[in-house]
Amino acid sequence: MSHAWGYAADNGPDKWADSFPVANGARQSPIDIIPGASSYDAGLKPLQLKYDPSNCLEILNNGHSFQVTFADDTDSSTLKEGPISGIYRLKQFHFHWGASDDKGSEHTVAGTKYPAELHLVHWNTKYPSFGEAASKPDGLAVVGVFLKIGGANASLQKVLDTFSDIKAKGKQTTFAGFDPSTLLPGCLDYWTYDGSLTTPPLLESVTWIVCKESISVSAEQMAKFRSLLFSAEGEKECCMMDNYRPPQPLKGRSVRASFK
Ligand SMILES: NS(=O)(=O)c1cccc(F)c1F
Ligand SMILES: [Zn+2]
Repeated sequence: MSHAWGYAADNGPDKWADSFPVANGARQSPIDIIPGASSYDAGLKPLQLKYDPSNCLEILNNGHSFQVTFADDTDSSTLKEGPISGIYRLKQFHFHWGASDDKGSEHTVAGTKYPAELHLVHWNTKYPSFGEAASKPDGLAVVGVFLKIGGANASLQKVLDTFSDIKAKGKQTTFAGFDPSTLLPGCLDYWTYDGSLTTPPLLESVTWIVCKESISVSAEQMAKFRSLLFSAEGEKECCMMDNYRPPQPLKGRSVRASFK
């Protein structure tokens, strides 16, 4: 790929292997989760998610999605237990979504696509930094939450209200005091499997933790997601949508369930 990766026909998921050959690796993400083929593991612990809103710093349009970034210099916003060992620190959260409400999630459930998917990205503190952790097979843990069309989501609206400040690629603004636990479903039952980043460099360093229960989003809120731009100021405007990678081959991996 002579130019930066993206989601268009000439630089999208089908082209990523040209520059990132791991795209055809043994533990790529996302996957289609087939509940009947997952195995209940009684050894899986409940997720322990503890977030400090004071760690929330800013929101950025990075040209692929928008992300909310957290201070990760202490263990004040962490993921513990679940399928992982040790302490993982929250680094950022972001979303993937579609051009219409019938697609947009990266993981699918028995082929069902959701209109969007939230990713809360954490890194293993046995390593000195996010960057170091991202290159290790147990370096990252991402909690995935599906968004389903229903009532408006008041917590999500706080994020959407910043969009006028970050419409174009490269724009960022202060976003303080947000508690990401308000974006979690009430029930934290999950599926888990070994996978990768779903965007280049597609590093195979992610323990995926995908929640069974979705959170709500209204159709009007989904339209707001699609008002962001892939393009920078001064460039031809290109609306940010369909920024999802489709499911990848399971290649013999098992998917475990924390619930019966
Ligand atoms: N879509 S994703 O959660 O796999 C992801 C994307 C970019 C950087 C990450 F650290 C990451 F985890
Ligand atoms: Zn993601």
